[in-house]
Amino acid sequence: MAAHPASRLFTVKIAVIGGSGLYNLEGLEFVAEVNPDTPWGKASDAITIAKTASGLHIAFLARHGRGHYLTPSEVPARANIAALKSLGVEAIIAYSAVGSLREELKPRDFVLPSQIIDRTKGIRPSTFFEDGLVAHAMFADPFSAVLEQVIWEQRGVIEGGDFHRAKTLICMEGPQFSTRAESHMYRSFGADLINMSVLPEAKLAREAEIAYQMICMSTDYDCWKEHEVAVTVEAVVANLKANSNNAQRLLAAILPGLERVVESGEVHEGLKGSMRFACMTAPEKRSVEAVNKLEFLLPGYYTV
Ligand SMILES: CSC[C@H]1O[C@H](OP(=O)(O)O)[C@H](O)[C@@H]1O
Ligand SMILES: Nc1ncnc2[nH]cnc12
Repeated sequence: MAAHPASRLFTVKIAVIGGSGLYNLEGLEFVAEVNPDTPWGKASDAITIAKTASGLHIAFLARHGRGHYLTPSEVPARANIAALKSLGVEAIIAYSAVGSLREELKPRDFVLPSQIIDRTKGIRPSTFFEDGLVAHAMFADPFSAVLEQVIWEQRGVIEGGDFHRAKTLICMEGPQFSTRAESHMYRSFGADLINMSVLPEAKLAREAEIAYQMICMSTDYDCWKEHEVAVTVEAVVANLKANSNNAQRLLAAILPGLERVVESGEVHEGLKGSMRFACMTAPEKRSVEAVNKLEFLLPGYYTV
């Protein structure tokens, strides 16, 4: 079983996962870099630990690695979540560049999704529970309402774009963008936004009992608009550059609120202990290897 080497050095309760165009945290004091081994391998990149002016430690992980060398399908999401958990992380703020499927969600707007539709293709490992240990996490509300409210209260800091909440995000496999027919179909499903990253990240955070909220930064209108050019990486990158200043400003604004809900324990509501009771496997039928692996994530939950 892999140990928790980093957690002995630091306890970091808040983590930020940076997506496309967001590979570092700015304006915070660098403390250390850690790269823990987990039973699911190594994270996308080394995790930076930084300190705020008030002394709060924050972990930062670049989802695709710094330099963007992992496709959405290759992101080692289980190792990412397990590595953050091993540092003591209880709340994750995950940034993502997304396409907009609605006229009113303009490029450069920020959006807090409340729901997810899964259009990944089953090629991404999406659970910690397998090989002789079965558990079913609740996922009806995939994001943390507590984190969402903390972020929403700071919506005024965004410049040059609007802020929206309670939207549905569809997650596609990629790496190619959608066809026009698919884009129309996703709109007909009721989806408002599209990316390639929220799954399995959000599911794994739930299994790890970590509160999770994604902040979507709209970069394009995908390809559903007739007579308009379809999304290109060039267009996405141009808007990402504009979004990244807002992303850093928003993070600075939400840190005190994040600290408050983490320190008060509010962020754990409905999460802490939930996976203990989600397990279906009879104690005598649990695979020892699977139980040992899960000790890294949820110590003491499944040992007999
Ligand atoms: C660069 S366009 C497609 C790419 O951007 C998003 O990445 P992330 O969510 O990590 O910001 C999207 O999910 C795709 O992976
Ligand atoms: N149109 C789009 N489709 C999927 N992921 C995206 N990320 C940014 N724009 C996107």
